[in-house]
Amino acid sequence: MIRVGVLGARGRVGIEVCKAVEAADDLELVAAVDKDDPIEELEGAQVVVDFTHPAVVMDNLAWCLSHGIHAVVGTTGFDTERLTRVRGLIEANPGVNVLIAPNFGIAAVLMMRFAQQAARYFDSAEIVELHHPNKADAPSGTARRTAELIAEARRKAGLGPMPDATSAELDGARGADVDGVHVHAVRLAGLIAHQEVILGGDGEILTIRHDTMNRASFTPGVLLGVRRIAETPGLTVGLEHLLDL
Ligand SMILES: NC(=O)C1=CN([C@@H]2O[C@H](COP(=O)(O)OP(=O)(O)OC[C@H]3O[C@@H](n4cnc5c(N)ncnc54)[C@H](OP(=O)(O)O)[C@@H]3O)[C@@H](O)[C@H]2O)C=CC1
Ligand SMILES: O=C(O)C1=N[C@H](C(=O)O)C[C@H](O)C1
Repeated sequence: MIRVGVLGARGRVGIEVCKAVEAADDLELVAAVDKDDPIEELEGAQVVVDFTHPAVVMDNLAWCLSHGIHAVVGTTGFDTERLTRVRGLIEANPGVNVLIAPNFGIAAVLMMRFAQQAARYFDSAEIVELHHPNKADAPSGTARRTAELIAEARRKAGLGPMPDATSAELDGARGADVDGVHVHAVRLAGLIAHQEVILGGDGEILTIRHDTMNRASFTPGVLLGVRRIAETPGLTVGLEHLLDL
């Protein structure tokens, strides 16, 4: 049995993670911690799953690693500077591992992979991410990561900047620029989490779309991370590294 603690346990995703851990024969839910609960409740855990908020996740990670607990992190907000700090925390606490995945949905991981594969064949690529209006951050972690993967694939293929003669008359009209890829964020009642990657070339458009239909869809990926983190040294960014893709 792996002893699992959940941070953000009463949140939209945390509730589903707790249910999935409780339903698994090889996992034991030893602590379900939310805001204002003492973090020390996690002390008996071997692995902590974090679905909290970008503003608190770094402190949570520092606490887990300094207590010798592996971390599986779904919370967003990890830019290069934060990832460098996480690597520093791991070096300071050898033997403790961290998985950070911007999206634990298998279809979302595939969507990112397909966008990365397609990017080199098109002049243009833009991302539209669409989420529920209570989402804390924009752009989404998934959109940011997809943009980075597209940008990297374009660089490797020797592609230059995308064609764009527009000068925006209002700030934000062209979305956010992530590594040269424009990302547009929609926040709309009724949505959960969705993304379109639109790739354009000579006389052809390819649209790759992913839709999250419920938050239980994240839990198989989270449980995979929980089961594998002890044998996955250091920092791993992205669930694709644990899948046979
Ligand atoms: N990687 C992935 O696959 C996915 C990632 N996410 C990300 O996960 C994060 C959470 O999303 P979601 O579940 O929708 O958000 P919610 O706001 O529904 O849940 C977050 C929970 O964490 C609680 N919380 C806040 N601070 C702390 C703290 N210091 N310790 C413990 N709990 C705390 C919140 O309490 P309170 O409400 O009182 O502040 C809330 O109950 C976001 O960053 C989101 O982008 C979401 C879906 C999938
Ligand atoms: O906040 C959400 O809801 C989600 N957050 C993650 C992100 O920012 O990419 C994953 C998914 O999009 C749902």
